[in-house]
Amino acid sequence: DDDVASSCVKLDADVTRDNVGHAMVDSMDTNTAWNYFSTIVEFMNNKVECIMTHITITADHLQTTLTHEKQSSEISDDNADSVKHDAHNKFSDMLNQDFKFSVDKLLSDFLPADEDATVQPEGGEVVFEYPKMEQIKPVKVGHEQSVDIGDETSVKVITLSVNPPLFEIPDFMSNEDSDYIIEASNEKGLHTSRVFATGNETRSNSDYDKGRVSNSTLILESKENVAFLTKLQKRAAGLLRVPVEVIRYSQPLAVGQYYPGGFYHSHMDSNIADADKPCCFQTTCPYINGTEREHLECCQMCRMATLLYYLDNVEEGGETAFPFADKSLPDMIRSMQDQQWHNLTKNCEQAAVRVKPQKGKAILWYNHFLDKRGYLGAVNKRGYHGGCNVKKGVKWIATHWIQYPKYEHRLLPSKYFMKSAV
Ligand SMILES: O=C(O)CCC(=O)C(=O)O
Ligand SMILES: [Fe+2]
Repeated sequence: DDDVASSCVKLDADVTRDNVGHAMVDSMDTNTAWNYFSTIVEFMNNKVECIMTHITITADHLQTTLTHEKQSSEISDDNADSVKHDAHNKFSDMLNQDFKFSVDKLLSDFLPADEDATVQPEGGEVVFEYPKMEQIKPVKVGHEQSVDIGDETSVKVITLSVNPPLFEIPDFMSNEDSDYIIEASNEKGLHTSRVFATGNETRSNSDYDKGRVSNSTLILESKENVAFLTKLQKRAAGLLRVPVEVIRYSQPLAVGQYYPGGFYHSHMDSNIADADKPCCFQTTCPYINGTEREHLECCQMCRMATLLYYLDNVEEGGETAFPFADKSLPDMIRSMQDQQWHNLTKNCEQAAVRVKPQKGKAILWYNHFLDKRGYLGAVNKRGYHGGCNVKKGVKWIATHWIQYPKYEHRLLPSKYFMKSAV
């Protein structure tokens, strides 16, 4: 596939199999080796979209063989060596054949960043230091916890999936607040949402809306709505256990509207690869033609979490679907074999988790793992999601995308802060 081949060329980094792979595998028992393999495969899977096709064969092979080995015999001292040897060879094969990139690099997102690498803001003035984040613990599916969101209010948070951590908060927003947002959007006017189905199309009008059929608008701060927005930001901050600045310095509240036939195919709210790039919300990349696409060539999204509010009931359809929530890696890879796996018009029912829109309900999920210090880590591919076709009625949503920096960038201001400060 052309797309795969061309992006794979970019990953032509050195393989560190001699110092990483061999040394580790030599000192492992089968269980550890299996865990290690799955972890590596998982990392690769999360980090490097382009090798998905290659990885499938190896991961499946590895899974089958190791599962078989574990079941077929107790591993005695006698055969331990041969098992190790086998694992060793498989890992070498895996690295030799298809994976021409550095394992170190893949793991780097999960390792603590170098303290000295902290980037200082231009001009030296620190307006806000992003603290270490603590994500809400999902515990297990169905788990209910009460989260204090300030103002002597607590909300019920119900776990919908563990990986990604995905939660439902019934009645997070009052009817009045939902109506306020709908009204403000109608007053401002909504426009057709422009999203590409894949990153691969050339830009032309006919390509717009392949990935999404909906209308949208942004609720920008104004004198009239600042009190409302601040109240909502505080609730969001309370829920996410972050200072309100984190919400305020993220992008503005986005409103989406879907008529019958409207949908949004599965996508990630943050980028998959390019961990080396700075976060878009902390950079002023030159916009070429004023579009987000080129924009992403110099920065990455860094949307740590998504907090989505349902502003109204939908008579039929319009579920938010998470095709891979809590799915095993082999299952996920298998689903991705279908060229159209992201097509929710076709695959809504197969999604692992589907959330029915209900007025006032919010859902929250984390698009990224935390790194070892509690800052932005790698993207979690199980966070793929989208909106199924609305069948009857109109679907209204509002979204807070919560931007969070990498550890090294915790002192850098958000460009959204800069804008409101000017
Ligand atoms: O419409 C939905 O339920 C999901 C919307 C979404 O994923 C987005 O706006 O990024
Ligand atoms: Fe999304």
